[in-house]
Amino acid sequence: MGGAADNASSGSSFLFDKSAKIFVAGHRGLVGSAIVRKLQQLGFTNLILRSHSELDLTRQSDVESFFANEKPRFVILAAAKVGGIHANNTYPADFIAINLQIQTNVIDSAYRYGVEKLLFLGSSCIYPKFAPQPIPEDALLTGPLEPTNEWYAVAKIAGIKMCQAYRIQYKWDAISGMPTNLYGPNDNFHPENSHVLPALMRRFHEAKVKGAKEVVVWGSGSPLREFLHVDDLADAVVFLMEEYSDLGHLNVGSGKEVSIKELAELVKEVVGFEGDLVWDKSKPDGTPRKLMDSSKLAELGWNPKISLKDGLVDTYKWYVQNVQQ
Ligand SMILES: NC(=O)C1=CN([C@@H]2O[C@H](COP(=O)(O)OP(=O)(O)OC[C@H]3O[C@@H](n4cnc5c(N)ncnc54)[C@H](OP(=O)(O)O)[C@@H]3O)[C@@H](O)[C@H]2O)C=CC1
Ligand SMILES: C[C@H]1O[C@H](OP(=O)(O)OP(=O)(O)OC[C@H]2O[C@@H](n3cnc4c(=O)[nH]c(N)nc43)[C@H](O)[C@@H]2O)[C@@H](O)[C@@H](O)C1=O
Repeated sequence: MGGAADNASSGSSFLFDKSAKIFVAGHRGLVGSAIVRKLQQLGFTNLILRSHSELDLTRQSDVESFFANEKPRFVILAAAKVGGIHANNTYPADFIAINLQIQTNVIDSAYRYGVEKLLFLGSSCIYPKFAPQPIPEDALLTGPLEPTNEWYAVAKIAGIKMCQAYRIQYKWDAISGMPTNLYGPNDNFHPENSHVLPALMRRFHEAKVKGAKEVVVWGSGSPLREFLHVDDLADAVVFLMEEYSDLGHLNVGSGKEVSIKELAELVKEVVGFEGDLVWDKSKPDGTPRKLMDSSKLAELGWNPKISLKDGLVDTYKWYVQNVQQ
């Protein structure tokens, strides 16, 4: 045991050795499954995958034993307690405790058992509620957080800081990417605990099937959100593993924002629901706007490819084939 101190910024290639052992934590989720698809397309043959029931990442000694036995060369950390505005607001203890436990165990064991490079995923909700728009990376910790997700955001900020601290103290190659709101195959379509896009897709689909006249949508419809297809995010993750090795976290967004009302109309059109929208203003709007400034990533050479309309069509096709009863 002794860490991977000599590997920070060593310049060794992620893409070169397709037999390198890569632990994708959270491989059954929206993000983890997209990363696995991408790595398999690229020809990687030695992915180390554990479901939650096989390895509970909140259990420190189990995580240590896993790293001691497997000794992966690379780690992509896409396991987390994740949910939409209602789940974040209702289960604050779970969102702060589980996320702190998972990321602390994985980051520390990865360093101790010689992992060469680790990528941590945060979220655009790390930024202050009233951050300047588009939000640059240096807006972090400049103002109060959005109350509906501050517990999750505090855990994610701790994850960024932990990667930075290990880089500074141990010269270890830990990097952080901050994705905007994501969607795509293997999303969580739970009626209450999911994010807005899968929630509306399911609600419109069920209303279409039942011939309902109305669908309820939460809040005022005025908040603005930026959406990125998860296959674009997986592409960016591989790009960062290959190209980026530095202290600062990097935003990963599409650069395009829509209001929740516009999103609801678009999902309605893609699903083919012909009734009306009813706005439930008793539900929280959350942060009014969170468009990230992803120009640093663009300057490094990465840009998204999938438009929101194409991504919605693709996701609805997946939903109909895989989820709906
Ligand atoms: N979805 C989004 O819009 C965004 C996501 N992100 C970030 O991307 C990452 C992945 O999110 P996403 O894919 O959406 O989330 P999902 O909920 O789809 O997937 C999370 C994964 O983590 C696993 N997991 C959760 N708890 C544990 C645990 N205790 N031990 C082992 N595995 C566990 C889950 O396993 P199981 O299913 O078996 O429980 C699941 O595979 C997170 O860090 C999230 O913050 C960032 C911005 C936006
Ligand atoms: C990615 C990011 O996502 C979360 O933040 P959020 O962007 O506020 O998440 P959301 O997708 O749940 O909501 C977006 C907007 O949409 C509205 N809205 C309408 N109707 C439904 C609806 O049916 N479900 C949901 N969930 N929202 C709805 C809702 O009221 C809100 O105005 C963080 O908690 C955190 O998880 C995080 O990191």
